[in-house]
Amino acid sequence: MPKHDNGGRKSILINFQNFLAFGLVENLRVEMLRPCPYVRCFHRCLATSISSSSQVQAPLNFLSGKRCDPSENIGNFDLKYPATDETLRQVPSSGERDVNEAVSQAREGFRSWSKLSGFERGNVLKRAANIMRERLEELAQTEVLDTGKPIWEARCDVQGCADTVDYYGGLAARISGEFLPLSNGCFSYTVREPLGVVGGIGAWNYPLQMASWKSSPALACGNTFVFKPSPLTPLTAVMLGEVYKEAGLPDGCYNIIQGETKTGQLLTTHPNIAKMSFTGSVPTGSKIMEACAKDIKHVTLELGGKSPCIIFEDCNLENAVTGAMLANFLTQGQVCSNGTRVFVHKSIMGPFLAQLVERTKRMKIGDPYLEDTTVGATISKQQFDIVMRYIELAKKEGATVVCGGERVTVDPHLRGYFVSPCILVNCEDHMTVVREEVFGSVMSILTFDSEEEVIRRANDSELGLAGGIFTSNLQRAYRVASALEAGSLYINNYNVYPVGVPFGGYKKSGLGRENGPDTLDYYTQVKSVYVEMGDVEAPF
Ligand SMILES: NC(=O)C1=CN([C@@H]2O[C@H](COP(=O)(O)OP(=O)(O)OC[C@H]3O[C@@H](n4cnc5c(N)ncnc54)[C@H](O)[C@@H]3O)[C@@H](O)[C@H]2O)C=CC1
Ligand SMILES: C[N+](C)(C)CCCC(=O)O
Repeated sequence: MPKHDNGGRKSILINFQNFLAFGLVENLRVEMLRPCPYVRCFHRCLATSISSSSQVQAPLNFLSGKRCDPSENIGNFDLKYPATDETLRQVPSSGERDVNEAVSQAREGFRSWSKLSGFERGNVLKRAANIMRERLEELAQTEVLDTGKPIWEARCDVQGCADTVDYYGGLAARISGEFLPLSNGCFSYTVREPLGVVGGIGAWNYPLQMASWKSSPALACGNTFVFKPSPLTPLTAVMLGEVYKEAGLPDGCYNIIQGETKTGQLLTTHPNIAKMSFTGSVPTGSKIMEACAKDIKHVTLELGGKSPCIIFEDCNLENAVTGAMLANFLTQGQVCSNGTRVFVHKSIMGPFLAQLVERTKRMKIGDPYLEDTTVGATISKQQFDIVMRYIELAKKEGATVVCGGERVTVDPHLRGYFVSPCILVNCEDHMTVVREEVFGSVMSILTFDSEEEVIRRANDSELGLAGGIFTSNLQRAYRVASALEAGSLYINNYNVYPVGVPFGGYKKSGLGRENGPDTLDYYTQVKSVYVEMGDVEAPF
């Protein structure tokens, strides 16, 4: 196994640049690690050793600061390594008794955790962030086993998660209220109080990110947390529980229950859950919001997207091509914010497409544990079938595949579902592939003539998660950014998530924001206290 110099950052950046240039950037380390049979064998051994490791075989619920199995098993689901499609183990689903127990532990934890000062809570989170950095490699390797994404991407994810936990650790001490002077010496003050027990439900594309983006602001604000990971990716959220425990988080403040839809429903409808924070598909988000409406629970929803990435004729072409690739091909295209509708100005379509296709074909599809792999495995056969159906439908509706869109066998031992990144041209706004979220590496290229036209077409969607604008004209960039109906926009880049920048959607893409300071508002409630300093006056 090539050693990742665990200071992390530099190595991650090198890998990130490597991804950006898809092989163009000279990367000595990667050169040295060109796949050879020995390295392949080594990486298979690595996957095998992780799969037999305690991370995989140990109990995957987390209650009272410890791993445990559910006390009653309402069914099992398979945990598979996406790259081999091999079943690593069966995981028992939690039912009512265990969901009740998790919520009750969290209620118990809330009594003391919510009474600590923000500074004290923040210290625990900051310690947790440091432990995450120390365990970056182990967390990243386990994330690969769960998701099938390339190892360098998993490292970037873990680094980002540690930053988020650190960031909310820092903000915790700043959670405060306001003082409002009123007439005759009276005054009012406000306090931001925690909500209580927060429930989280995650999807499978960024498992550790979802656990940490939801738990760290919740905990910073004094809430306690019960999380249900996606059944496809149960591993790293539990490791986060162990990190929190080691950092000094009291038992019961962070809990994990594993399961599928039924477990998610039990959590969502539990009467002692004050808020649900969900990441996943729009239909499921809508069901969760509906269930929460019954008890007037708070919700944060991070849902799907069908975002535009607009390439104007005055852009830096190379950056725009890189941006379009970043907007479509990270994590096998399974990213909610992806800019899958790539609008290219007619006048530069030729050179843009030539460069894009040439660089896309050079992407390295392969063993996720190899350092130079840029395309890993699709999460599941089910998701692979969905992606292939969209490509077939696109062809039937008149689009043309210029590259990719096929299942690739990278190694006879890797029997998972690897798909070559797909670029579609001759696309039109009405086509299914242009209207619906595919959640796979399928980029639809559309052309446009004018700024006004592209804004109208970009906004013609029920979704409004993200969007990108590539231009060297600053006024145009700001003008278009202000006209786009989306929550997370990028000018001259795409799919970057620096900690502190709020992330979330407009329209059906969701409610609330994660990763920024505003997130604290979504995990607290405001209490205002009026203080009378004189006599009480009344007409009776
Ligand atoms: N935009 C996004 O962020 C994501 C979109 N998707 C899309 O959704 C499709 C389905 O993938 P899934 O993983 O099944 O996504 P999903 O949105 O149905 O499930 C996400 C999570 O919600 C849980 N869940 C499902 N139904 C629930 C319910 N009624 N109440 C409470 N919890 C519930 C699941 O167990 C999982 O943990 C994918 O093919 C993909 O197109 C999937 C993941 C993320
Ligand atoms: C922040 N981001 C875009 C990397 C992940 C958000 C959740 C998702 O894609 O489902």
